Parts: sequence; C-alpha cells; structure tokens
Amino acid sequence: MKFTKMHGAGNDYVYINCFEEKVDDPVILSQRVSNRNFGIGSDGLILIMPSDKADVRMRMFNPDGSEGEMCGNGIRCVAKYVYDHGLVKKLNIDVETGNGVLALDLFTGGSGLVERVSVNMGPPKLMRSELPMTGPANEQAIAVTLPLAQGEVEATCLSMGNPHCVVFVDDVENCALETIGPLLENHEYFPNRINVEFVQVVNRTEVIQRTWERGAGETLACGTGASAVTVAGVLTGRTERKIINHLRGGDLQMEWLEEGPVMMTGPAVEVFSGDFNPR
Ligand SMILES: N[C@H](CCC[C@H](N)C(=O)O)C(=O)O
Repeated sequence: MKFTKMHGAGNDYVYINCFEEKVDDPVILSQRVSNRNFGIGSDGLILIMPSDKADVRMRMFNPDGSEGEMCGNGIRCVAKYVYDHGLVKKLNIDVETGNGVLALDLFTGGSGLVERVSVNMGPPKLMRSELPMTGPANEQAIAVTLPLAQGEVEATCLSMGNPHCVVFVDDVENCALETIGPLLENHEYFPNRINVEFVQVVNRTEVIQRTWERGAGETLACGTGASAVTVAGVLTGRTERKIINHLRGGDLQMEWLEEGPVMMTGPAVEVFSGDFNPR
C-alpha cells in the first residue's frame, strides 16, 4: 500500500490516497502505521477519499484506532496533497469532514507547490450537549470548575466538530499535562472523551499551547485545538479575536470572526512517501 507522510506544525499523519488504494479496516491500519517503533510512526492515519459533496473527503483516525471528526493540521495537508498531486487543479477547495464541508484557500511558494493553507474551520459549538459533556444540555461550559481527584481545574469546553477542553495555566512548560491530560480525556464529564489544550497567555494577541489529544497523547500541534483556544481566550476575556498560537511544532495564525467561524492559517509539509505492507 502506498502512503505519504505529511505534517502541519509537527502534527504528523500517514496519508493514504484512497482514489488509488483500498483500505478495508482503517481502525487496525491506524494502530499499525502510527506506532513509532513497529510501524511508520505518526499521530494517526488520514484517508484522502472521493466525495459527492465536495472536492475531496477526509477521515482521520487516532493511533488508538478511534476516529476524530476533524483534524485542523490534517486538513491543510489534505489540501496540499490533492493540489500538488494533481487530484484537484484549483487553489480554493472544499473538503468534506466529520464536521461538514469546509472551505480552504491554498497558497503556493516559488516551486508551485502548496506551502500554506487557510481553513474556514466553521463556528464553535458551545452547548454541553454538542461536545458532549455532562450537565445541563443547553448550557455552555465557559470557565467552569471541574473537580478532579487531584483537585480542581478551571476549564472552557467546546466543540470544533471534535470536543476540546481548554485549560489556561501560568507556565505551560511545567504544567501537569501528563497527569491532568489523560484524567480529563477519560473523565466521565466527557462521554466521547476529549482533547485537552494547556495554554499560557503571553499577551492579548499571543499564546503558547501544548496539546493532549484524545487517542494520541501529547502531540506537537492541534489545529482544531488552536481554534478552540482562540474561542476560549475571547470568551474568558483573555485575548483578542485574532492571535498567533505558538505550538510545540510551529505557529498557527488564528482569528475568530465576528460572524461566527474560526479561521486558521498555517503550514503543510510533505515529508516522504513509501510502500507499506498492510498485512
Ligand atoms: N491534531 C488534530 C486533531 C485531532 C483530534 C483527535 N485526536 C480527536 O480525537 O478528536 C488537529 O490538528 O486538529
């Protein structure tokens, strides 16, 4: 099976071109390819597929085999792949995701290949039922106190198609990501589990984010997470609508438009392609 390894801000996935390859069991395949010792090594698997609603469709799977509804760093790489490999011949494209059809603008560099991509990530979903999160279905969870075994955590929880829990901290390098991350990910507050972002505010237009991803553990970046952080920063009065988010693997330019959607702009990089035995 042919594959291509790509990353966006260091958030790396194995991409399969399903216009040419047939994937029978993406759950098992993701577990196998993602393994950094026994597989190719990645934060998961992304299938690039034909769509009857958009130019192309994507599905993303975590290293534990679970499926995520959306992937912000992944969708930029899907855009780069379909343009650079001639599957789509225009610089404004639509991609079908588990969060509906999203619109993207592609920017090429001197080589004619795509280097940066802007994505309309859609509006955040703020009701607890939309995450889902326990508690009153039609209430938001902005700066709520969540009692945990280790003590209380203040968090803002929302969905960007997939669920996110944003925790602001004073010192993101030394925060308890490795203990609080998995505790929140698997807490009964969140029946479908959750992605967790730990965020230090540098100033009103700059933040530093670390990410604990559902089904993956710590990753170098998360685009849906950066979108959730942008919304949480505004809703808790910490940041402006337009910010730079410094993630471990690079920067994302973010803006929550007054009209509702979150815009994300960032890099997309192809690393290598190869053949892999799927059995
Ligand atoms: N890294 C991805 C999100 C993956 C989310 C996945 N871990 C989930 O289960 O929702 C991003 O750039 O948006």
